[in-house]
This record gives sequence, C-alpha cells and structure tokens, in this order.
Amino acid sequence: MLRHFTQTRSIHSTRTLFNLKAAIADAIPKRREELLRIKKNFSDVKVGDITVGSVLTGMRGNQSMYWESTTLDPNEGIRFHGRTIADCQKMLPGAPEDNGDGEFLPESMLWLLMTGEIPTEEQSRQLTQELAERGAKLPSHTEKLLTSLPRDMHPMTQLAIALASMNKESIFAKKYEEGSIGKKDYWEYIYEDVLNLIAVLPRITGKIYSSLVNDGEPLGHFNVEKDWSYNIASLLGMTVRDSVNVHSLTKERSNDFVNLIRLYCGIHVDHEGGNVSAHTTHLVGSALSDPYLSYSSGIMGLAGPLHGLAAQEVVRFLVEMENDVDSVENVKQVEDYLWKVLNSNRVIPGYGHAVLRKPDPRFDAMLNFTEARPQEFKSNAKVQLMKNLSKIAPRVLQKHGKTKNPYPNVDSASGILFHHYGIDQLLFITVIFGCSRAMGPLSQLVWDRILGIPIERPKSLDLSSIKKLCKI
Ligand SMILES: CC(=O)SCCNC(=O)CCNC(=O)[C@H](O)C(C)(C)COP(=O)(O)OP(=O)(O)OC[C@H]1O[C@@H](n2cnc3c(N)ncnc32)[C@H](O)[C@@H]1OP(=O)(O)O
Ligand SMILES: O=C([O-])CC(=O)C(=O)O
Repeated sequence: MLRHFTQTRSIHSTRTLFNLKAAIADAIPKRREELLRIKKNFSDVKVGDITVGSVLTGMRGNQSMYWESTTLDPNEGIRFHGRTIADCQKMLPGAPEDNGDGEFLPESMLWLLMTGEIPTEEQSRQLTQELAERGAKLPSHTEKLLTSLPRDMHPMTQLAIALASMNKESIFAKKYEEGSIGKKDYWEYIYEDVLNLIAVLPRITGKIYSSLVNDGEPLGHFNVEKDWSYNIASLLGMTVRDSVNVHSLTKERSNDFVNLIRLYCGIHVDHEGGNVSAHTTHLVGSALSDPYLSYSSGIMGLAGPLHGLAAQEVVRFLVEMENDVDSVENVKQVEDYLWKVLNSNRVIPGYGHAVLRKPDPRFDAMLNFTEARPQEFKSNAKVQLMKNLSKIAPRVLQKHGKTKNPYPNVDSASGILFHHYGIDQLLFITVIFGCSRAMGPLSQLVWDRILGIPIERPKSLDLSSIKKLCKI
C-alpha cells in the first residue's frame, strides 16, 4: 500500500524525519532546482573528449553518466556520498542487539544512498522494520514460478526470472498503464516498487537456495522483528534461532555469519554508475521499465563472469588450485598454476579492474573480517590461499604485462568466506551479491525519476565513420 509522506513532512524537520520517503521528499526541491539551474546555464561546459580508443574499448574513461550516490576513485576506491568504507563502518548504525560490536546494517547504507545523510539509530531502525514488514511475503505467483524452475538452472537466472515476474506487482507500471500519474509523480511509485523489491530479496534468495540444497523445503523462517541480513542468513539455514541451523553453528559463529552478510551486502551496494549491473539497471529504467524489470536486467549483467559472477569463479578457482598444489604455502606451485591459466589465454578471476588501479578497499574490508577472527580462519587452507594469492598474483600479472590493474578486486575474497561457513553451492554465491547491488542502482532509479533524467540513447558509430574521423 502506498504510504503518504506529506503529513510526516509537514511536522518534522529533515533531522527528525523517521520515514525514508519523507526524508527524500524533503531533499527534492533543492536538488531539482540545482539540476535545472545547471542544465539551463551550463549545458555547454565540456566534460572531456571522447576518443576513438574509448569508442573501441567499452567506453573506458568516458565520463558521460550522471550518478548520484557513489563515486569511484581509481586509487582510493569507492565513496558513498563522499564517505569511505572506513567512514561508513564508523558512522552507520548497526543492529541494536550488537551493541556497536557488529557491522553496519545495509539498511543504514540504503538510507545514506537515498538521502546523502547518515541515518540516526532511530531512522535506521525504522527503515529496517519497514523493509521487514514489506518483505514478509513473496507474491504467490513468484513463489510458484521459482518452485517450477529446473533445479539445475543457474541461481542467477532464477533470480532474474523471479524479479522480472514481480513486474506483475509493480505499482508504477499499473499507475502508468492507467494514465493516472504525471512525470513529477513517477518517483513516488518507483520508490514503492524499489522498497518492495529490496524487501523481498531475502525471501527470493532463501527460496533459490533451499531449492538447491533442500528439495525446496524452507531452511528457516522470515522474522519480521529482525534485519534484512539476518533474514537472509536464516533463510539460508545459518542462524541458531529462526532456522534449521544446517551446519550446527554455535551462537557466536552464526552471529559472525550474519555480520559477514551485513558487511558484504553493505559494501557491494554500488560502484558508481558505469559498472555493468548499475548501468544496465539505469539504462533499462530510462525507458520507464519498472524497477523489477530494470533490476532483473541488472542481475543478468551481474551474472557475467567478468563482473559479479567472478565471485563464483574465484571460489571454483581456489577449490581447484588447492587440489592441484601440494601446499598453499608453496609459492612456486601457485605461480606455476597462475602461469598455466594465463598461458591458456584465460583470466585470473578476482584480479584486475576496469577503473581501479590499486587494491580494492572492499577486498581489504573482507580481509579485515578474517583478520579480526584469526582462530576461525587459521585452519582453512582455501582462505589462506586467497590471502597468499593477493601477494603472489599481482607479481605474476605484472610480469605477464597486460593487465592495467594487477591487484585483487572485491570478488577475490568474498565468496570463499561464505564457503568457509558452509555455503558450498558455488554457483549460488553471486545471488548474495545480487541482494546487495539492488540498493545502489535502485536508489539511483528513484533519483533518475525525481530529476526527470531522460531516456538514455547514445549515438553509435560504424567503421566507415570511424575511418573518416581518423582520416584513413
Ligand atoms: C565486482 C566486479 O565486477 S570486479 C571485476 C570482476 N572480474 C574479474 O575478476 C575477472 C578478471 N578480471 C578481468 O577480466 C578484467 O580485469 C576486468 C574485466 C575486470 C577489467 O577488464 P579491462 O578493463 O578490459 O582490463 P584491462 O584494461 O586491464 O585489460 C587489458 C588486458 O589484460 C587482460 N586482463 C585483465 N585482467 C586480467 C586478469 N585478471 N587475468 C588475466 N588477464 C587479465 C584483459 O583480458 C586484456 O587482455 P586483451 O588485451 O587480450 O583483451
Ligand atoms: O566497477 C566495476 O566495473 C566493477 C565492480 O567492481 C563493481 O561493480 O562492483
């Protein structure tokens, strides 16, 4: 049901607005005015030159997208409305029951992405509760559809299908079809769809996973009193209460797993606009396809091995390499393994990046998670191999001489940590990425509609036009 924000807005100042929609509404007039003023007065200002090289190499370095909530610096990594990961870890509220000891909640990050403001504990709590209420039920047709899919269909394909099927629920699509809304109102209904979509991701994820490992029988139940990440963990059967606790985790280890999900989902939300999943969501949304269709398309991009699927590929890579070498400490054997891959013209998954030119700070954040728990991880050879590789692979890639960035990206650490706690369905790992990535691109989609960003339609060039430009 559509929530009315205007009443809350008239009573509270931005600081005390507890409802996310009210906080966004409060920020709209200033931002719309700013963008309009810039469009009117500065549209001729040059951003940069587009080269033939950029046209022929995936638009690399071409600054031509408007993106609100995150910016990527090649050397320093991602910032969320100007805040580094470390800032977010200091400032964003975590789960009340963790008393400041756990990771921040992805819900707190969602508030930051949508509003540009650090939420208070109360705002974070309210949003957590709102998402839990919205996400308590999966539409029955989506549930049935997921049940009917072949068990061996790739989990990312299942996720994309489930999301696309929810287009049936789209409030925006319905209003648009009725002709009952004008351009200025679009954002309100896009917002409702976006929140409903993010809210059901734990349920969709749990359903896909239970179909893989438990004949479709639920492994846990959704607890409306709990946060989004906790519910993901429960539905994967990884909590002591609220799930069958598949791996008999102790309370402490289960709590660590929940915090791993919070950390992972908190920092994978967005990587500015140009990455494949974000750009696709934005592009499809620019045709006014509703958020379910837009993000389903984003998921299909995330499912590519050069993008999000690298998370799965890294785990497969580590498992295979560990089997192949005598010891993960044997540097020579690890190097030889890497050369074998490179010489067969394949990529080392988890290494390299289209924009970053230093180790990914998200990789460091995942590594810090293991370093804070030395006892937990010390006897896991694959986790040790992941760490050793982060020193060995850059040397090998530098010697190989092709890769512009020889350092680890986020995918090189993340999946193996889930695997460590028992998520051993390797093809499933990127689905958790898909839960997180919804938050950034879909926040942008709300702002795209607030600001009236038009349909995206770059001009393409054929070879004869390129030759003419090159005077060939
Ligand atoms: C969440 C994420 O999406 S993070 C990225 C996850 N993807 C991976 O980890 C897959 C492995 N990495 C790669 O394939 C690449 O580094 C990408 C796709 C991430 C970036 O691609 P690009 O911007 O084209 O990288 P770059 O400009 O450095 O590529 C130059 C050459 O080095 C190669 N190269 C880049 N990374 C690697 C790697 N990890 N292993 C081997 N070769 C590599 C490229 O394939 C390219 O070869 P080519 O000239 O024969 O076509
Ligand atoms: O920025 C990119 O191109 C890829 C990436 O790391 C992400 O999307 O998280």
